[in-house]
Amino acid sequence: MSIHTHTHIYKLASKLHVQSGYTVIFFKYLICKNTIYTFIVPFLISMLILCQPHLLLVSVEIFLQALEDGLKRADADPSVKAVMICGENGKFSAGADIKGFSSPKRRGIALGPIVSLIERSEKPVVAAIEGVALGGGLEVALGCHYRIAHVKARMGLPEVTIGLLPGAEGTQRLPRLVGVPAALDMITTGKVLCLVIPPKGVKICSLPDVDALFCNSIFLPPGQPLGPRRLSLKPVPKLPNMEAFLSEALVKVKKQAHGCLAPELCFQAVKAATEQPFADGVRREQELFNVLLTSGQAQALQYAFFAERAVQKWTTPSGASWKSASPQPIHKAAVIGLGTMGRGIVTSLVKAKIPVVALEQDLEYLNMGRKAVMFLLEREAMKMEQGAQTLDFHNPARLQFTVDFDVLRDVDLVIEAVFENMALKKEIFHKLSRICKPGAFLCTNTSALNINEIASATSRPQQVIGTHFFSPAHVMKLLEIIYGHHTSPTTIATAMQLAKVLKKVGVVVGNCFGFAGNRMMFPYAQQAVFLLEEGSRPEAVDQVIEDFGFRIGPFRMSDLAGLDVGWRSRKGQGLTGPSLPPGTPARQRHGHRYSPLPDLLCENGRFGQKTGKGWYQYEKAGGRTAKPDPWLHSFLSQYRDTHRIKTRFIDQEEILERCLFSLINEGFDILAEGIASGPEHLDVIYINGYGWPKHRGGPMFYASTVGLSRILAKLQKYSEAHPDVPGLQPSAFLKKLVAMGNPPLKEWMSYLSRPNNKL
Ligand SMILES: CC/C=C\C/C=C/C(=O)SCCNC(=O)CCNC(=O)[C@H](O)C(C)(C)COP(=O)(O)OP(=O)(O)OC[C@H]1O[C@@H](n2cnc3c(N)ncnc32)[C@H](O)[C@@H]1OP(=O)(O)O
Repeated sequence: MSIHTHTHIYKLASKLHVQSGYTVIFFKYLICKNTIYTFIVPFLISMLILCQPHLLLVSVEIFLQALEDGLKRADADPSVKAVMICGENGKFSAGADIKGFSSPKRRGIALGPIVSLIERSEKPVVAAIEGVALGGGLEVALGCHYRIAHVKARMGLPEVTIGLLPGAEGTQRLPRLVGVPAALDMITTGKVLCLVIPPKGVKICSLPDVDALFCNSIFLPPGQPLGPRRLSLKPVPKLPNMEAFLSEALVKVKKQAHGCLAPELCFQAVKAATEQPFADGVRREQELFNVLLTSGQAQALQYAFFAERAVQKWTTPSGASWKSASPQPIHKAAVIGLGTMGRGIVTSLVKAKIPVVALEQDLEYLNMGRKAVMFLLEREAMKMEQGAQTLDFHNPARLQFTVDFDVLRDVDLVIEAVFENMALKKEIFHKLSRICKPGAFLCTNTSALNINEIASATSRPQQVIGTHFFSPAHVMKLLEIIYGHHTSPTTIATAMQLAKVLKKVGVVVGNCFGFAGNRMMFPYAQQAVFLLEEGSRPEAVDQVIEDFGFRIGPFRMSDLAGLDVGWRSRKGQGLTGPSLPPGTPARQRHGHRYSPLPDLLCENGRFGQKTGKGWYQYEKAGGRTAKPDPWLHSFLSQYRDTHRIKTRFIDQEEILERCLFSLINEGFDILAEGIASGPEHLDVIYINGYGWPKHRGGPMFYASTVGLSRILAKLQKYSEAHPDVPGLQPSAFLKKLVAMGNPPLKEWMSYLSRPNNKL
């Protein structure tokens, strides 16, 4: 990241000044890279500029001062006829430095008055937008009298995604420009829009042509008054049914927010634009901005933004890292097994334009899988068409279905996605290692099984890696990437690159039962069932967890995923079923507390949604509307009587703490064992794979906000009450951190004595 000097800015500015009589102020803000988005911005105006995309620069204070000075100078200089604001090196602006919002020093800086100053300029000011114009960057453009944009420019007000609102008058100007429905949509969701197809009549020209366009007065007709170009002076376009529209919109915003404050406050700010004059609306915007800025939610969301980027920089305890390992290209991939996971994985690969071979064991399964994949792809193609994109999947060079392993000879990577059965997986990997070309990577989609054991069935364990997708695999963003003893750094780098290409968040973790995500999930799910044994109900537990912000509570989730999945795994582990030694106490395994409740439900044919009955009842098999089930309530009473469990009332606090603190507790053990390289990894896993509310920053961040001493004290209390539950016994690492005085999350890993325990 470099910062150009003022001299450089003015050297470039004066060069253009000499040539054409116009001043250019270079807009300095942030470095960023390219990504593609797919929507049309309604406020793009009559002309597009084509030029090479590059990077741009950071400097908030310098930028604001330079902008103010430059504007004043341009206004005072009679030889200057107009001002153009553009980004340096091909990017307009990614907005303010997000790190600055948590620094008290930065809080005094106000972009709003500068945007007003731009708008008040007596000389026409043009925003020339290339690359991205996001957040404060777009607000600057809204203050300009004209906006011109590169055909691939991406624009948005993503402040809501970091827990804020566009606080530089953006919530007041955007509705005046694009109308309330479009402005509300952009501001409350933070979606980034992109002009994919130039509208009819749009002229595409090169950057030097802009000068010519100015000179030819196409763009700035001489003597044209600027008043009508000043958005703050325009009324907000009226809707015939504004009140009804706004109340419906609020219901939608609240429903999608799951307890996150920012979308609703964004809504309130836009609503103020419809009810109050511009200046009053700006004051309201400021009030709401300050509420958000000081809310813990903004800090959590900003932490999550950087955590997602931090996990890209993976390391392993043996010293392998993203810095030294290069990914291999994947020109063609294969997926083995077209069950629920395999279908989603094939769909993901096709969407990422990676040619795929989809393999099943026999023609019957292949045809079923093909039909399901085609159905998913048709749906995805329809969604993409709305964004003017296409999805080519009818071409056999892009997607081929087969039962013949020999077809896998030339693929670069295989993802095996068959049942969670070690013997079956080993058999497949043995076969793959014989058939696939020597350089091919062999990935297993498993949620818990031992990667080393699977790799041992091959002659190339260095190319074997776990790729744990989350269901539905073409939707969920998380890809947990598990390295084994022998997995090479190149294999890890290739799996991480695959995640990126699939537009997923890859998180590298070590090998243990359940890896990081599911291992933390086990004590959480276990506590949920224990709470039922002790007196609670599925709907009460789910409600507490959903009120916390999870999309779905543990019992609704279990019904959705299918209770039979866990049942099969527990039978495999000898915890239930025919291999359970006779005389094993019903509620104890290996000396620890065990609940047979989920097994009993399965024995009663209650597998969840698929059978129409599980922890809840559904309207029919395959139904989705969960209703509390009186049968289950009386079954629970009988169960408690049979096992002489005294029913007691369990309050919301206990439900929340036992479920979440046991999950967090496991997280500390995972960190201590080096399975994950930092708390950020666990947080990114939980936000992207398990529906943890992002505005709470992930479980480990949440623990840091609750306070480690409180978590420890509560775990101690609960483990005293339930000494036979290991998941409640406080982790040694948690105890150590409390003893060290509760250091900030960033420092946690430095309290472990492994050599490379830093991110
Ligand atoms: C003083 C003004 C007061 C108030 C009004 C203004 C408010 C705002 O502007 S709030 C900020 C609004 N902007 C955003 O939310 C944009 C966030 N960034 C992105 O969406 C993306 O980074 C991108 C689309 C701009 C680029 O994506 P991509 O090409 O995939 O690159 P990365 O995401 O990996 O980012 C590269 C690198 O840049 C860092 N970064 C990006 N944006 C910001 C930012 N706004 N503040 C600080 N840092 C940013 C990002 O963390 C990466 O850093 P590392 O390489 O170190 O990981």
